[in-house]
Amino acid sequence: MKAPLHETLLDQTLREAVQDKATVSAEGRSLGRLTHGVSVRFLKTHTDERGTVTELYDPRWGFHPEPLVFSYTFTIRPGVVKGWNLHRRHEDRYAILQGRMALVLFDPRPDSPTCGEVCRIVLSEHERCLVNVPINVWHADHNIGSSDVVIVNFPTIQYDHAAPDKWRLPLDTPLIPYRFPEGTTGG
Ligand SMILES: Cc1cn([C@H]2C[C@H](O)[C@@H](COP(=O)(O)OP(=O)(O)O[C@H]3O[C@H](C)C(=O)[C@H](O)[C@H]3O)O2)c(=O)[nH]c1=O
Repeated sequence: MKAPLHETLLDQTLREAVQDKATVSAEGRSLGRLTHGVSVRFLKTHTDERGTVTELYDPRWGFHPEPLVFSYTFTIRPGVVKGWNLHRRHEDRYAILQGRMALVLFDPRPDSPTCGEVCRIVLSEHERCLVNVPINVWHADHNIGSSDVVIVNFPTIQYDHAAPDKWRLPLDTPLIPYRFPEGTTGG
């Protein structure tokens, strides 16, 4: 269709443009819906001329009803995804120490109000946080930064070396409506 003669370049370009939708509130809170049962707690980093201190987990915060029983750390190399994974008997509770990671969640639980939804939460060393992954929720941890991601996990049960509570699907499974960028590696 030919543009009317009186139409300016501004009109022409704006006609093709798409306005941003709101993604955060005026207070900076994400407007995206969290997967049912997921909580995020931002962790305060104290910085001085010597370095930093960040408390990672304190049961007194009331962040999660299950006690602290086990902890380990894992890393993810830049560009790599660990996932898709699901736990049937325990929740993960991640605290990010270093890097930038997209935690992608897919909720397949039939009784959940967010059943069928994908939720993407960005964790970053610049605003450290603690986040839990409920039982029976698929999750993939994507390093979207340029340094290794370092996570400390406080799962709700101890690791069972004989029968790990871990179920896997391939990254490109057609069962989850989320696509990683072409060429993303992991598993
Ligand atoms: C968790 C764990 C693992 N291992 C051994 C078992 C394997 O030989 C090796 C790698 O384990 P896995 O493939 O489970 O690790 P990740 O793929 O890094 O898993 C992590 O990323 C994904 C996205 C998650 O969902 C997990 O909760 C999180 O642990 O470490 C142990 O010996 N002890 C442990 O506590």
